[in-house]
Amino acid sequence: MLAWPQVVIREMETRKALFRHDPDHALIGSGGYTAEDEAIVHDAAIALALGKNVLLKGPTGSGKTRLAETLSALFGQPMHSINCSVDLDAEALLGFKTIVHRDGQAVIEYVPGPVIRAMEKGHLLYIDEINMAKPETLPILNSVLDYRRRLTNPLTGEVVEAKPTFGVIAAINEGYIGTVPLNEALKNRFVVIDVPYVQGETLKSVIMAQTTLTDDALINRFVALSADLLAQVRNGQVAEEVASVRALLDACDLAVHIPPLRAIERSIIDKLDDERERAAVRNIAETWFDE
Ligand SMILES: Nc1ncnc2c1ncn2[C@@H]1O[C@H](COP(=O)(O)OP(=O)(O)OP(=O)(O)O)[C@@H](O)[C@H]1O
Repeated sequence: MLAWPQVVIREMETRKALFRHDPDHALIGSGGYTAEDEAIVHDAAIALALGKNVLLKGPTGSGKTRLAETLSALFGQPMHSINCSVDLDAEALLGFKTIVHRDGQAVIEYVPGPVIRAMEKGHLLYIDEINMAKPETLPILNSVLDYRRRLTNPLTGEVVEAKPTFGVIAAINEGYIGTVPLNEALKNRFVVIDVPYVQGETLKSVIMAQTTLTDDALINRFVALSADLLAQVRNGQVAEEVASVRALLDACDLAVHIPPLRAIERSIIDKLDDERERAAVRNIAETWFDE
């Protein structure tokens, strides 16, 4: 177990005390990320404690969201999330104005969005799939992410300064085979943490913790299957989501109730369009399972 530097211990204690009675207490993550390399959690926590933005880079279903939840849990700090792959506009980031009725009067009220709430309260902000953000959204994020930690809210005209504990964790689906690269100016504002698919004993412990599968021999075969699939991904033979831990966990859960090969068909193979890839995965699965 890597020891936490003093600065991290201090930040963890301070933030835990600060947010203990926060109304957004429910937004504190539940943890649960299991690392193959302890330095992943360690270095990400140090970067956050030092006030740096953290970029989690890894393929789909590699545990990036879980890791962000774990960092939120470690600091006892509420986390607001936004996903850039959905139709994200300025309103989804900054909030909106609405009409409310108070004392018989219609008044316009501003409802702050996740970016503003996280900045004003000194919470964490999780920006998922930041590489999918629309070009017009990026300038809003740029000013939040650089040393100024402030933005002029176009909805209220106010300058919003982030509290010192405000922290940003972003994630990009950059996997073993190229996906949409992140704009260089944006990437430059982050400390990058690679989050690969876990394998071997680590994967086994994730399966045991998160699925209902308990048959040890079967779990070992799923772990072996995952290693073979990852080798195929790295060779460029199949799409990278084939080795996704998320899909494997689904297959393990199904395999408690239906034959493993059918579970693999439903969780992994049926998501693929290319017949050659489907056949490749099926062949590998058949070397580990016979029904
Ligand atoms: N190392 C890990 N430790 C704990 N859980 C993991 C790990 N890797 C994957 N998982 C599990 O796999 C599933 C997918 O993880 P998660 O949603 O965090 O992935 P992600 O990288 O954020 O995916 P995406 O890029 O598609 O959003 C979750 O159920 C998560 O608990």
